[in-house]
Amino acid sequence: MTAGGTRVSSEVDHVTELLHTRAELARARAVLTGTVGVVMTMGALHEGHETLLRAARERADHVIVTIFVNPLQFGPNEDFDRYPRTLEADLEVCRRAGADLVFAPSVADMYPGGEPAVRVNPGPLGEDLEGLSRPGFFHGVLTVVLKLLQLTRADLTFFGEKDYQQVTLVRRMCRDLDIPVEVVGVPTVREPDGLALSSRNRYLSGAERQVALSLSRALRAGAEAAEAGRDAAAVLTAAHVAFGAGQSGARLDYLVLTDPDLEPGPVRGPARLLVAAWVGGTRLIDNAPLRLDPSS
Ligand SMILES: Nc1ncnc2c1ncn2[C@@H]1O[C@H](COP(=O)(O)OP(=O)(O)OP(=O)(O)O)[C@@H](O)[C@H]1O
Ligand SMILES: CC(C)(CO)[C@@H](O)C(=O)[O-]
Ligand code: BAL
Repeated sequence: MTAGGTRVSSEVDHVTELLHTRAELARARAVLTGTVGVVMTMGALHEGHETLLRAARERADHVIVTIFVNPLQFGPNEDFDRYPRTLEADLEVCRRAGADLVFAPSVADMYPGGEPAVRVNPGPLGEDLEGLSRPGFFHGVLTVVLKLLQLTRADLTFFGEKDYQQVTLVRRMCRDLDIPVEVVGVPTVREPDGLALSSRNRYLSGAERQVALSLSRALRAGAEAAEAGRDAAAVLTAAHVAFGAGQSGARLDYLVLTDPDLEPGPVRGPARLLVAAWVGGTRLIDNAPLRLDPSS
C-alpha cells in the first residue's frame, strides 16, 4: 500500500496502484519524477486500449490509466447505465501493460459540485459528424479530458484513432487553450476480419457482429478505390456500395470523405474516410486514412 491507494499487483520491480479519489491521485502523482503519460478510458478494456498503454509505456517514464464512465458525454437516451463496468478485469490489463497508477474515481469525486456549469466548447467541429447525432457529446468529452489532464498533470496523452474526431478535437483544444501536453494518436486496432475493437462490440449478437463488418468493408473499398486513382466522388460511391445500404442490415448515419484535420472544403491528397452506423441498438464508428491522387 502506498500514498493511500491499493496495491493491485506486485512483480519483482513493478506495482500497479489503484486510486479512487482525487486526493489519492494527488498524493501518488506528487512523488513521480520524470515524464507522465496518461491513457484515458471508460473501462471494459480490450486490445485497443492495451495498445495505447504499451505506447505510453514506451514513451513516458510513468503511465497513468484513468477509468471513468463520464455521464457528461452521454445523452438522455444513451447507454450510460448499461455501459460495461469491469474493473477487476481492467486492472489485470493495466497490470499486464505495466501501468503505474489506475485512477477510477466516482462521479461524485469527478464532479463534486454536481454537473459543471462551465464546460469546454468544442467549436463548430464539435457540432458536426458525431456531434450531430450526439448533441453535447464533445462538450462532455473535452471537459472531462481537460479535468483529467489537470489532475494527472500529464506530459503526454494517448488517444486512439478509432475515435478520430475525438483525437482531432483533443489536439485542437490543447493547441487553442495552450495546454502543455503532447497528444499522441495511435492507429486503430482491428479484429482479423477488419472489425475495429470497441467496448460496445460486447453489445452485438453473433449475427450483428457479422453485420458490423459493413463499416470496415466500406472503408476498405474506399481506400482501394483511392489507391486505384479514382476521384473523391468515385471513392465515396465505392464505399457506399460496399457498405451495402439497405441490404447490410446496418443503418448508415454518415459516410464522409474529409481533410485529415476534419477541416471543411475540398479534399485533395491525404484524406480521411469516416463512417458511423447503427447495428441493431448499437451505434458503431470507424475511419481510415487514404490518399487521393491530387490530379484526379
Ligand atoms: N480499436 C481501437 N484501437 C485503438 N484505440 C482504441 C480502440 N478502441 C478504443 N480506443 C481508444 O481507447 C481510448 C478509450 O476509449 P473507450 O474507453 O471509449 O473505448 P472504446 O472501445 O472506444 O469504447 P466505445 O465502444 O464505448 O466507444 C480512446 O482513446 C479510444 O480511441
Ligand atoms: C476520452 C474519454 C475517456 C473521455 O471520457 C472517452 O471519450 C473515451 O473513452 O474515448
Ligand atoms: N469511445 C468514445 C466515447 C464514447 O463513445 O462515449
